[in-house]
Amino acid sequence: MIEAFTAAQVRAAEEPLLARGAPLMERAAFALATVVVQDLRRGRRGGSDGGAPARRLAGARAVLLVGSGNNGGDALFAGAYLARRGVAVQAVCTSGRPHADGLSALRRAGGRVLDLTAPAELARWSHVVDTVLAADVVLDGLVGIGATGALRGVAGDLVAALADELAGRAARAGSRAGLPWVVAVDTPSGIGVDDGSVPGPVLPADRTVTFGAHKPGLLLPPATHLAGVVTLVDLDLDLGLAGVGGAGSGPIEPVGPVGAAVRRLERADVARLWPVPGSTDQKYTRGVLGVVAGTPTFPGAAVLAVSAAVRAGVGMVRYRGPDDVARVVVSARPEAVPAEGRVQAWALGSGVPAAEERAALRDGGGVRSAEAGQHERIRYALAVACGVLAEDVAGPRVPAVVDAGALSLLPERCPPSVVLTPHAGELAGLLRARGDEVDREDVEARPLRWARRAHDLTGATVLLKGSATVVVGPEVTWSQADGPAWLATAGSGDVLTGLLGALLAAHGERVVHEPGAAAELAAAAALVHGLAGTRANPGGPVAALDVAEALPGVVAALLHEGDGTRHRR
Ligand SMILES: NC(=O)C1=CN([C@@H]2O[C@H](COP(=O)(O)OP(=O)(O)OC[C@H]3O[C@@H](n4cnc5c(N)ncnc54)[C@H](O)[C@@H]3O)[C@@H](O)[C@H]2O)[C@@H](O)CC1
Ligand SMILES: Nc1ncnc2c1ncn2[C@@H]1O[C@H](COP(=O)(O)OP(=O)(O)O)[C@@H](O)[C@H]1O
Ligand SMILES: [K+]
Repeated sequence: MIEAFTAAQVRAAEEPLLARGAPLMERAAFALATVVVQDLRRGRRGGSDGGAPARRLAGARAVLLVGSGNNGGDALFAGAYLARRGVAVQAVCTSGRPHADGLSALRRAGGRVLDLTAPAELARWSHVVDTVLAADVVLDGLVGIGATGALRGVAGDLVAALADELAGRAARAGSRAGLPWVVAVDTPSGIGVDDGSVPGPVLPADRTVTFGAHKPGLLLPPATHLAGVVTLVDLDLDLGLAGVGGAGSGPIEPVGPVGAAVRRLERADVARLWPVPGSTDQKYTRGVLGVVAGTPTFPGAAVLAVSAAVRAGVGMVRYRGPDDVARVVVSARPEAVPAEGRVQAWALGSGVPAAEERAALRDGGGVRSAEAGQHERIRYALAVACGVLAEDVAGPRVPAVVDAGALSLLPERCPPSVVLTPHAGELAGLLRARGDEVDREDVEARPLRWARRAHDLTGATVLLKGSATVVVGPEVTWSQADGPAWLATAGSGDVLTGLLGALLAAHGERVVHEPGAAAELAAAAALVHGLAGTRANPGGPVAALDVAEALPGVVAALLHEGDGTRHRR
């Protein structure tokens, strides 16, 4: 698992070490330089993580982008190491007062320094851009955890010009192959370190070397897509202290007295969470999932959600819906049982129109009554899942995944065992229905903020879909970015619904009683969904049903890796 800590939390953890005189900057800069040396030796170029022949350091060119703070200090000290190894190092300073000791160290090592704030240099702006883009490696040390808002002043102008030129050249060449390898120092400069926003220009990094701890912005969309491969440098920070200094400062409140602000599951975590049957299990103990999905207009969504649940290894699926949809479902997945009965979780709403859309443009007869029937089933299941119906009437509370049209049928408040799975447009709609002025673009720009808002308003766990998936539950935030962009295809969300439903059914009781459990399982579902997207057709287009079909192989591989870990211990 990767854990990320806010700028304030990291500073709080650094404080006692700095007070004892620990040479944190020296360690950070040395580790940074070591990584850059390895990258240079492997001949890495922009956008490509390998393949080029090994090359010598002597003759390689590095450019440092240096701001006014310690982030620039890191870059300058790292540049001094590189210069001593024979690399031609050029610092481009965007402030008249870069880190003084770093500057002297670089100069002593033979590095050159260009003050971009000097009027003569400003006049040679395009020459500076060319120099930077002719380098083998660019170290972005403009701002780190001290950043506030969009990059300003000369730094902002420089990065805007570089990012434009880089994108233009890459587009013309069809790849970033001939362009420099960009290494962000601590964070790509200009991202929202704590919330993952991208408020202005940012130079996309091929690698980020981050110090002491991951930062939330390296995990959260949209900024996570600008960080490249993230390498963590251990500075022996005691992050158990981190909640203390973090409280109330910065845009993210820490999640309790101590603890990471944002987490990400890795492959190795899945074996721990996946429900593996034992010899005493039978289908009912493995979890029965009730699926209310699909209408005569959209029967495919029901097939996809049910297929995913079956392929994910659920004990049983009970399909609930109109007869003609049930026939389609059973012919596609004979394992599905089209009958009422007890369930340990619900998957609700895929392929069912929202309340306000229902039958608006359709015939007034069969379709309309089929949709009304689905809405009624969803309302009932939600009443059970949200505890609106007393247990002696409805049976014990069970978890639910709430997708698509079911989002419009949500009661006012839900427990966190109810997981909403909107995409950005659906989340905006849900928030507007509760009085917030927000549209899809707002959600895409600040996914964490709006997912958190939806969690606060509804009480439900919120899984916000997109190029990276953000999950917000009570005092926990997860961010997963495991799938290829090929997953952006109709029906792929329905597969996620069935997959997550299967996990919730298997862990039903725990999910109802442990407030953060649904969020962790939702993150696991997003991870497995992403891996299945790759496995369905590595590097090429995928169809949603193929993602469902890939699930057993992905799960088996993850469990096998988990076994390997256990045996090695
Ligand atoms: N605190 C520590 O002990 C350590 C810090 N380290 C480095 O120090 C960095 C933090 O250093 P600082 O606190 O000096 O802060 P930064 O270097 O991140 O940035 C602060 C400076 O940038 C300017 N600035 C802030 N936002 C800006 C914007 N939007 N546009 C343009 N300029 C902006 C500020 O005026 C300030 O001068 C870390 O990210 C890390 O790289 C490392 O050396 C490891 C140890
Ligand atoms: N650019 C992308 N990269 C990776 N995954 C994506 C991307 N865009 C969407 N996805 C994933 O694909 C799925 C799409 O779901 P959704 O929008 O609900 O589609 P549908 O309603 O057609 O099933 C989600 O799991 C989402 O996270
Ligand atoms: K930086």
